Amino acid sequence: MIRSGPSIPIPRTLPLLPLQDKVLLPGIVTRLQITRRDSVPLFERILRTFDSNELSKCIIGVFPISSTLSASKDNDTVNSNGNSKHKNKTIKSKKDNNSDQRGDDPIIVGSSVGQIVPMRPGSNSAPVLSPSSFHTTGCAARVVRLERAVGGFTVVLEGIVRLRLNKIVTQSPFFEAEVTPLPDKAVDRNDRELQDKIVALRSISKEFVILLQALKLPGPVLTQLQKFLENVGVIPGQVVDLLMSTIESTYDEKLMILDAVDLKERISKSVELLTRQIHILKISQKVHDNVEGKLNKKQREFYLRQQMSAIKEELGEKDSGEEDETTIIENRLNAANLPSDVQKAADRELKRLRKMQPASSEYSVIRNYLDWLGDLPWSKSSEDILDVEKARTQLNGDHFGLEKVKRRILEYLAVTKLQHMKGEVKGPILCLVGPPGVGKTSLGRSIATAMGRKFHRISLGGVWDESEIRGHRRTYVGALPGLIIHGLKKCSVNNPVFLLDEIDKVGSRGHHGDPSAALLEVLDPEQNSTFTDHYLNVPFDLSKVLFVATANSVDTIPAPLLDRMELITIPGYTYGEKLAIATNHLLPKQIRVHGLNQEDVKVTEQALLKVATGYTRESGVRQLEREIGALVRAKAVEYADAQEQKLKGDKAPKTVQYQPLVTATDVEDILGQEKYVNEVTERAPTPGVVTGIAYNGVGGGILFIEASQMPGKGNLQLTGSLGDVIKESAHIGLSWVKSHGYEISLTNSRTQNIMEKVDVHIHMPSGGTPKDGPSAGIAMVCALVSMFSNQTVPATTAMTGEFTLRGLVMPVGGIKEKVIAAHRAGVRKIIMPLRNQKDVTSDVPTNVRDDIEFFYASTIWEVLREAFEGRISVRAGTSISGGALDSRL
Ligand SMILES: Nc1ncnc2c1ncn2[C@@H]1O[C@H](COP(=O)(O)OP(=O)(O)OP(=O)(O)O)[C@@H](O)[C@H]1O
Repeated sequence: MIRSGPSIPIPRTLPLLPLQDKVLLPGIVTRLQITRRDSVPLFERILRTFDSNELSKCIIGVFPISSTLSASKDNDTVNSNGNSKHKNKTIKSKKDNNSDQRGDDPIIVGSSVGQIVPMRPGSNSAPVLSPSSFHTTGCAARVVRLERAVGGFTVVLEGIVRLRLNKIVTQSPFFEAEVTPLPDKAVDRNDRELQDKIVALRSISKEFVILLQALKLPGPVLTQLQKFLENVGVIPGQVVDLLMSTIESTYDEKLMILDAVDLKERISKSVELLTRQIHILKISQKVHDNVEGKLNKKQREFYLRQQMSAIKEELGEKDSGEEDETTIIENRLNAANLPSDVQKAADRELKRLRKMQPASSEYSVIRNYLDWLGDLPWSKSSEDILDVEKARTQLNGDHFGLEKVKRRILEYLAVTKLQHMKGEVKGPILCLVGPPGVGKTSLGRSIATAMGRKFHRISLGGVWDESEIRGHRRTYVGALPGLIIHGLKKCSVNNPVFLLDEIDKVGSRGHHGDPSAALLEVLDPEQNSTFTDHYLNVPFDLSKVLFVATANSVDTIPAPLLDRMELITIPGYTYGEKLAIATNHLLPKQIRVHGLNQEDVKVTEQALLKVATGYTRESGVRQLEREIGALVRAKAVEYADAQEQKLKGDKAPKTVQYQPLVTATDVEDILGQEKYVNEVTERAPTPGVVTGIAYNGVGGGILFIEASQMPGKGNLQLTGSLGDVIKESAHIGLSWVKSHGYEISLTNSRTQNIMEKVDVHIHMPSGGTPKDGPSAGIAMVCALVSMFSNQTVPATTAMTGEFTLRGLVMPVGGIKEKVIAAHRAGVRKIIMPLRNQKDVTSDVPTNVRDDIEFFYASTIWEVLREAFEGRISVRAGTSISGGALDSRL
């Protein structure tokens, strides 16, 4: 607390309170703890004499004891204990038991100046005081508050005026002395020297306060101090006393200020001490700034860089070698020639980036985003080769057959050429559907080559997440664009050929959105000019991209997606086609990849056909390619052996010469025994067994329907991994046979139940393969009739067609694949619904058509007649819908 000293009358004789290591100056309020025996009686007396409200009238003399005594205290301690290592302990005991005053700093009652003070017998380590122990200058103090405390008192004193100690008058129970007050003289305004000193003091004290402000002292304290300092011209003495009590100084320096009764001398000394204090404060401020500066080094660096680039820009001195990151990004964005709305988004993000610290995570998120914007081919296209003749040569060179597909691609090319002339291009979406290994993927690649475009394959099999197509929003950690934008970045042109492989395997309705729904936008020529990836959040024009999708089956492609694509079906290959592909493409390719020359391996046509029929059972040519690969490898080993022998010359043992030709007999030596036999031609006709034709997504094939009866009670048992629809076909078939048993001479009366004493079991071999669909309906009926009548259907006669309870034959799908598969299996006659006739004439290759006899039926009666070749007799008077029949079916 700071108070200006009032002019209070000071008695001539005052009780003394000795202070060690501490000085009380006029105007200063301090709090002390009194525990010393010499001083405690003084405050006992004060407490007895004064009421608490009269306490302020009590004046005492506070006199320091000299610093030498303070030093002697240590000597005393050493002397008394004879061992310096106990020093701390001794001081502590002094504090605990004998310290007379303890203020903010501990104050110890001391002894006279310049002498070794003996320890008082019976007392602790505190030195004994004598009259000469007291410093001659002290300070009169008013007792502001006095309270009893453990072992003594707590007292608050306010310094009033300097005192000179004239004579000690009493020593016990406390010291009393005659004193003379030494008040500050009024300031002589004419005293130039004094005025100069006051000016110096004013300016230095101002500087001091400014530094204190920087140290963030509590606001009220600073204001009080500032107000007080304004009076420096009127009461310079008090200002000096106050400043000196606030700064760091030694005990001797404090005594020096106390002794400086003369104003000029006091001001001079205080200016000196203040200057030193300001210096110290400045150094500590600098240290503080340094530490803080290091903490914010990155921040400062950023701002300095910003300033630097601003200055350079102003001076027009920006050179590319010193470009900062944001400028590089900006240049890339400018070079990318962004559409205007994308440019706006990029500018906005770039502006945000410039305000950010490079170390922040948000900075790298935005930088990555801008990198993506800069890397995408917004307006970069490759030159299209729109030469139809050249493209035709390319397509024919790459693939055998596939005439329809090639024609469609050439049409597309021609249309694109015309659109180019008019300046509007809209890419259609082609979808190649067919079994594995028929060349869908390689066809996509050929399209790209034929058009001179870049090719990128996106595998959609197992894509369950919408964000895989469309990307993640930037709010996600580690967000990235989806497969479409990734592909565009990789191709770095906006008109590549994208092959969306296995579009039928794309998952729908996963936990994270529907990827097929995301594909809808991509594949719609009307919408894809504004395709918006979640990550980019700006539209990208996909209309120049040529999308080619591939699928094994259209059944699992969602209807809206299917609707957007132009389907081109690639059926499985016949053996004839396989032979051509093997001769013209697969064999030359395998010879090439095995490091041989074309003339080094010659495979006869019979050998290739044997490989195709005996070692593969597929719609495509992938397995055939592998088997041809195995043939070529074996020849490569023979060839290498022969080459080695040639090098060794006469020294090598004579072996057979290398023979490039591979014949049908060699095939078995190289590839081992044939894996597949022709099931149909090898199979003898059996009652109850009928050949059906199946088709699933991965190709067609024949399948047998076996029916057998056993004693029982009319139950039907079905086995062979049958689905619900195919099971229903069996039930419908059995019901028809039961209801028409008499007409087809299976029973002797209309009322006889053919199943009365028997159970029937229908089985479809390859029990591991799930089967479903209605197309086995007519085959089921034939199998049952064959079983009950004991008549056979030739194994080379196959059939497909849905059957109704009324005996009608309904059309089925997949005719082309089924016919080709049946042809491959050796089937010679096919019975099928009449309404499927058009599929045969339009889709089935002529060479297959020529090989097979087709029979088209609209009722089951026609089917039975053709299947059993007239060996089923119909009772007279039977009404047969669908046409008149003779008595034998
Ligand atoms: N008509 C053809 N002419 C020449 N080579 C063909 C023909 N059909 C297929 N191939 C060859 O067969 C191999 C397999 O073809 P590809 O990988 O394109 O089959 P895919 O139909 O895409 O099969 P998947 O549906 O399993 O992806 C390739 O080496 C390809 O060149």
